[in-house]
Amino acid sequence: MAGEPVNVNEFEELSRQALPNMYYDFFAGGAEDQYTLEENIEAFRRIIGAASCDVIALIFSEKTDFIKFWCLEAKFSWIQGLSFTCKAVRFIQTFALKREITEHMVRRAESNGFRAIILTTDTPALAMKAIEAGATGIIVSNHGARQLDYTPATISVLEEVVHVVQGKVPVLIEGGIRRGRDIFKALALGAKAVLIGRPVIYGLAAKGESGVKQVIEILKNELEQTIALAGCCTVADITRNYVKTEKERLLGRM
Ligand SMILES: Cc1cc2nc3c(=O)[nH]c(=O)nc-3n(C[C@H](O)[C@H](O)[C@H](O)COP(=O)(O)O)c2cc1C
Repeated sequence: MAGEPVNVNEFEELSRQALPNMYYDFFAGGAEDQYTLEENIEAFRRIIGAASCDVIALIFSEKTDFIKFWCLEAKFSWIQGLSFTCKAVRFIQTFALKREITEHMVRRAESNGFRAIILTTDTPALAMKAIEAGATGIIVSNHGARQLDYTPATISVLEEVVHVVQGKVPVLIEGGIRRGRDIFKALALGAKAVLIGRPVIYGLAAKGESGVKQVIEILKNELEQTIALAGCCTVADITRNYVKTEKERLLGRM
């Protein structure tokens, strides 16, 4: 790559050069054969546009404290090594289905200034149980493909989760988002927002704080470009009609 990195993949390459192998492998790698790790990214590629601003702004907007809780506090504090939210999130993930524990965590989170408890799952059935247990949001996640290999890509199960949740709480997604167009696809399939993990680490490893800012800026610009090329004006214009899933393409051939 000559000059400045212009997309997340180039940031990944820079971070690979910057980090000792063992650190790069830890951050970039996934479980076992890394099937799910690759699938998280590949599954986005198999969703295509059906025809022809600002989710990152949405995530970081002052207006959306609920999402900010996760993005700025849980995710970023995890990167910075602060412990409360990371521990809380792990705890919640383990005990999410016990209502009294979830309620305790909600109170604890609220007393620490957080507004919402969002649980992660990649199965529709668990999403419903999590809501019954007090979750105020769902993140479709397979923990960065670092746990059970050969589980489906998050984007492949997003729509099913959105369907069972029926708008009761917002559904977010993470895993494999590397391009603005991936964000567009996730929003079209019903996500309220997206979260990113490794791209931020790549930015940080390659160029420190400015690298993180650049990665977010790149994704925002790519999303805006996708929105414009798709013929939309804002995020609010993105609908299900704009994408075709692999299943729909296969059915269309029959
Ligand atoms: C180095 C590393 C460690 C992680 N540790 C955890 C963890 O302890 N618990 C968890 O739920 N997710 C963990 N994740 C997953 C992230 O929270 C997030 O779901 C994932 O990175 C999003 O996918 P992406 O990296 O493809 O954007 C980790 C991810 C990375 C890269």
